Amino acid sequence: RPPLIDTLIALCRRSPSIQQPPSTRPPSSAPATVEETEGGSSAISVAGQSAPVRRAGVKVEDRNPVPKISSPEVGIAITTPSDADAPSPQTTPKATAVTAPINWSGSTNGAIPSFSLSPSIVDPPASASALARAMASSTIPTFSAPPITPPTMSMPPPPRPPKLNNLAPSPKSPSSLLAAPQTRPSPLPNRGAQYDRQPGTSTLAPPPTHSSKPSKPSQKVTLEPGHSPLDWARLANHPTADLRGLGAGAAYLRVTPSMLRRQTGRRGKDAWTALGGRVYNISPYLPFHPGGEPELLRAAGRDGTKLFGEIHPWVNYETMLSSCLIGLLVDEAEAQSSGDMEAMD
Ligand code: HEM
Repeated sequence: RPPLIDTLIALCRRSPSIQQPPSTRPPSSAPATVEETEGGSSAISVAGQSAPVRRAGVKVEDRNPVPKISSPEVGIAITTPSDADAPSPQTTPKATAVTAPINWSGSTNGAIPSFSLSPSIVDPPASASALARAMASSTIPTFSAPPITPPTMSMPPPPRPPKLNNLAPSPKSPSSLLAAPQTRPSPLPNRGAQYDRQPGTSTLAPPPTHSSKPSKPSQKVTLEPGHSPLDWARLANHPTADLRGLGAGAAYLRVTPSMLRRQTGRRGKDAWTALGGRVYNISPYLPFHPGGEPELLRAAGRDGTKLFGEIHPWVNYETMLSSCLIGLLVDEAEAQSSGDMEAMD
């Protein structure tokens, strides 16, 4: 039978085969061997001495003088202490058993696991082409970055600022925006030199406007006491006042231009004027006229419609002079015919 079978049989029989021999150091040059002992157990003998392999129990039949220990699973380590470190006179390598647990199933408990690489990875490619083939055939995922492309934007680019070159003066357009103004700059864009402040004037004065500076100076006069517009309104509406100068209950007259020309306000006669086809006696109103009596007498004895409209067309003369109405202004021919008709009646 093979020796290995015998060893297994000895293990099954649990025969006490490993015994500690007396501690006698072998010579330094003696090789350590593993030899079979009596009883079917194995022991390590160094230079004629045998050291039992604890927990091994494997009968090894090897006569090689060199210790043949190739696997850590066997649990045997060989140490070669130097002479200084070793208190013992032993100088030869000593084989000691390692108490590491041995699992005969093929793996060790608590040992560092071993890793094996696949041949495709272990064997390096010999050339660049072989490397490419290996990369192509390898199952290891390869990561390749996509080509970097500039981002494409759907929005249009922002508008560019205006170029200053367009504002630069050119021979064709000498009046450039960048050119200095030719005239003196004004503090306000719509103010000219005529509104510039004169020396000595106040800066707090209001700005000139059309309403505060009329084209003509005022011609109003200071009226005598009791001759205000309100006093005239009270006198004109008095029922017993005779403002026409014709007597109480006199009819309205047809006034011809010749008749009108004789009523000028002089030589004890009242002043008549025609306004809008009607003839008014303006003599009672003379001291109440804000523009003065001489101004009002400019229209006496004639048609004053045009003159009145040139000065104050906003004045309501019809209401103010209603109690001063003489009659209608008529032509000479019309007055003659109407007189003939009245004579016939
Ligand atoms: C047709 C001849 C007349 C002339 C030439 C004349 C002339 C004037 C003048 C120069 C002024 C001063 C204007 C100013 O400085 O603001 C004035 C004011 C006035 N006149 Fe006459 N006037 C005439 C007839 C009348 C009549 C017939 C009335 C009314 C019955 C009248 C009523 C007034 C009044 C109320 C004012 C004051 C106006 C105001 O305060 O704005 N005027 N007039």
